[in-house]
Amino acid sequence: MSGPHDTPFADSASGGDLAVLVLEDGRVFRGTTFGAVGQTLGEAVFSTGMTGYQETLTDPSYHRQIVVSTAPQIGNTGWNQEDDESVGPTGDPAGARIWVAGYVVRDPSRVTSNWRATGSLQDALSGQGIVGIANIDTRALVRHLRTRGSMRAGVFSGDALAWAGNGILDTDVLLARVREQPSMLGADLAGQVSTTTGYTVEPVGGSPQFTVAAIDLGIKTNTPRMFAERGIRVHVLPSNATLDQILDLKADGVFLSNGPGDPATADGAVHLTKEVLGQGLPLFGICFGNQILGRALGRGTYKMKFGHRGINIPVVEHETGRIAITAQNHGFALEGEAGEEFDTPFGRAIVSHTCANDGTVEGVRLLDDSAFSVQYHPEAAAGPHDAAYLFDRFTTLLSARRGTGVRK
Ligand SMILES: NC(=O)CC[C@H](N)C(=O)O
Repeated sequence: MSGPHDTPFADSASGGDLAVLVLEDGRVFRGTTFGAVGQTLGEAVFSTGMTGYQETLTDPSYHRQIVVSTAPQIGNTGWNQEDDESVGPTGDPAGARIWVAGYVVRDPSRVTSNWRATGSLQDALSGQGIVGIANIDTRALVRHLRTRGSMRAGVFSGDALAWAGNGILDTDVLLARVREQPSMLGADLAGQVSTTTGYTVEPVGGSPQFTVAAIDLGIKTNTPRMFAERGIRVHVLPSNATLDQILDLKADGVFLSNGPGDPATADGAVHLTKEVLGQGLPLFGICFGNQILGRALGRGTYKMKFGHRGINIPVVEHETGRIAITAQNHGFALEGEAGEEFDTPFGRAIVSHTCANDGTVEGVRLLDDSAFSVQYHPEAAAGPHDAAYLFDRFTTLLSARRGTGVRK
């Protein structure tokens, strides 16, 4: 099966070396190499962010995903030493890496122009072996993914291309490779991106007011920073952390991070969350952490058709009617309706936030406020329930509940 849908950009891109994007439904886009040359497989998803590609590419939540930027021109601010969202396995910022499986853009910037830049996007991608593709009609690709849904894909260039004897690209061979990879549905990935040893991030300026145990399911650099700015010491623990570890640290509260993969697979984290709630310890979660808290409260999750990925997604806080413009990247969601209240073993809970565009659940909490979470990345949200609001709310909760958690 060959793809009849090569884009108008293919000809104009013929100056560069050939790269092809193959989708699991057989559609093929021809473009040119971008970043590393070779083969990569992953789930094709699109992000509508006009800026912030470095934060996107380094976010561990994108592990095993090939990201398509809807913004046509990408790379003009290059690459810097400050905006990475991942850290090394022991929390070392020098160990930051790109987590996306591949990157798809239409028009890469030929020049880098930013006072913080220390290199180009192309060099960062090729230096880290990230295979990309440029000069394809990303509008057509995104419309296809919106219509058919996110799907498995592959980017191929150089020796990874397959040729029929007559010099024609053999897309059947490439398609077979695309279809051999596992689906994102059922993918258990948090353990692949999590710290294995644990590490501590000390608060800014002086002795800690509170101690938080942060479960690293794919944590971003910004999260411990947000806590540190509020006088909180953060112990970042591996995804398979136990309640005993949390209690031994005498943590005042628990944070559940963002992370890759299907939340339906995260039974270990859900079990731990139930134990934490049973102890009465304050809990705050974002993204994957919201899905984990929701599951611990008895809700199911499902795979969305094409997900929410971007930095301008409007979220309504049900109880106040206030809307924040949020940064998100999720392909799964919790089941529920805006403002729906329900009973749980830990008290009554509510679907606190939903997306103003499509009604997707974007936040849950226990009505007594001892545990709450949002589906978005609060540090990049603008408006009334932004980072300051959520992290300050958690700090207030820690202060109000200090010492109320049952300890050994
Ligand atoms: N940003 C996240 O934490 C993503 C959560 C989950 N992997 C999803 O795709 O829905």
